[in-house]
Amino acid sequence: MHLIVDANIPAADACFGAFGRITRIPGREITRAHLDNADVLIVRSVTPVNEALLADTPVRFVGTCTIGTDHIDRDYLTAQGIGFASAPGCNAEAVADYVLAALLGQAEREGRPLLERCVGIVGAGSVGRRVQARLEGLGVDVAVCDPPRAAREGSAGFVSLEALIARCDVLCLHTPLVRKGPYATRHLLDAGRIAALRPGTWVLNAGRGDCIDGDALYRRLDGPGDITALLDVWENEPGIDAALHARAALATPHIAGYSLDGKLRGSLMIHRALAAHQKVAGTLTLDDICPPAALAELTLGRIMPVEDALRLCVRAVYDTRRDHDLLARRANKSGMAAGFDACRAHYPLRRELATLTVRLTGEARALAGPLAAAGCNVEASPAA
Ligand SMILES: NC(=O)c1ccc[n+]([C@@H]2O[C@H](COP(=O)([O-])OP(=O)(O)OC[C@H]3O[C@@H](n4cnc5c(N)ncnc54)[C@H](O)[C@@H]3O)[C@@H](O)[C@H]2O)c1
Ligand SMILES: O=C(O)[C@H](O)[C@H](O)COP(=O)(O)O
Repeated sequence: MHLIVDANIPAADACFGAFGRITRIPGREITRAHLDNADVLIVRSVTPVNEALLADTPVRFVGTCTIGTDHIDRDYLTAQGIGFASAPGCNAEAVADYVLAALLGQAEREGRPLLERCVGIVGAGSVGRRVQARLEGLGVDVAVCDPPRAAREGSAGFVSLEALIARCDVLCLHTPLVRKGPYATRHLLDAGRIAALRPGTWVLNAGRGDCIDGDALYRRLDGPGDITALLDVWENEPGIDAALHARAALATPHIAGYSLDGKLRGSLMIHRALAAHQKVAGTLTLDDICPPAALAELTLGRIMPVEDALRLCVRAVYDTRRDHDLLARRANKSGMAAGFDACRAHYPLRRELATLTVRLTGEARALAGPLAAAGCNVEASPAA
């Protein structure tokens, strides 16, 4: 069996080597010609998989080691009887870490606690639910807009996007890119909704770039300049709009989900799906392919505001400014598109907050409840 595998997929040999011969190609460079004698195609989100790529090839299985599937023409795969699997939820923890790090960092920069702000979550699936739980655990006031869920589960606990915009100080977008239908998300934040944002609002997008009208966002940032943009995803990646990039307070190259743990979970989920497709046992576990974290634990022994304590813990594993600076440097050196992709191809090691054990001693034990609810792996020492 011959497998074409995106070069940016970690542990490809461990996860797919047992199935056959692997050829690794950068995802944006995979073409129809590479698939002439391929049986399996394993991608991430940057390879459009459709009739143009697959017609008259022997490919019988496509896997994407990502949550998002907007790059896949699933109707075409179904019509051709080509097996398909994605990796729902694989990097949701990493994105939740990114959001916490970004919001805690911005609150510190502005000198007003996150706890005093109302955060609106648009799209409360694997990612949005985690963000909601962590922020509520910290004590933040949260509002949620998810019309597909409201239609299924009843409207209690959900608000409209207009109500959320009117009420919230922070908007976090965690929607998939859906191009048509009653819940389409392309330019969900359009010019009208961007104009309606209250001065001082932060807009964070870690879903898909096309969910925001980038030109309209740029006009608001460049004109009144009274809102703040925290952007991980962009229209036209990797050649993103340099002017919007320059106006964003946080500008990262689509890496919110790029923890080692999240990427390996994605590879592993597709390993298991391919094994099921081949009717063999997929026996690998995350422990087989994921090394222990270098920073295994830290100890807090003094009481402090819970937001400060959480910022300490989150920063011990990840600081979003590192990735903001990395993109700025690489874009400056190699141009935006090449710099954007270079950051992603050579992404520095990052582990998830849950890999860190936070030991609480003495008076700091009072922080156990909120820190655990906000996503920390807490161990409180017994009272002396
Ligand atoms: N930046 C990154 O690195 C990164 C990482 C992971 C996922 N993502 C993106 O984030 C998206 C969400 O991930 P997920 O795992 O939570 O997906 P999910 O499918 O579990 O959840 C998506 C949620 O969005 C809701 N939704 C759909 N249409 C909506 C609309 N019009 N308005 C409001 N809500 C709507 C759905 O009902 C669902 O609850 C993915 O599809 C992917 O595109 C980005
Ligand atoms: O959909 C996803 O899972 C994320 O957007 C993921 O981080 C995409 O990773 P990429 O394909 O950009 O490597």
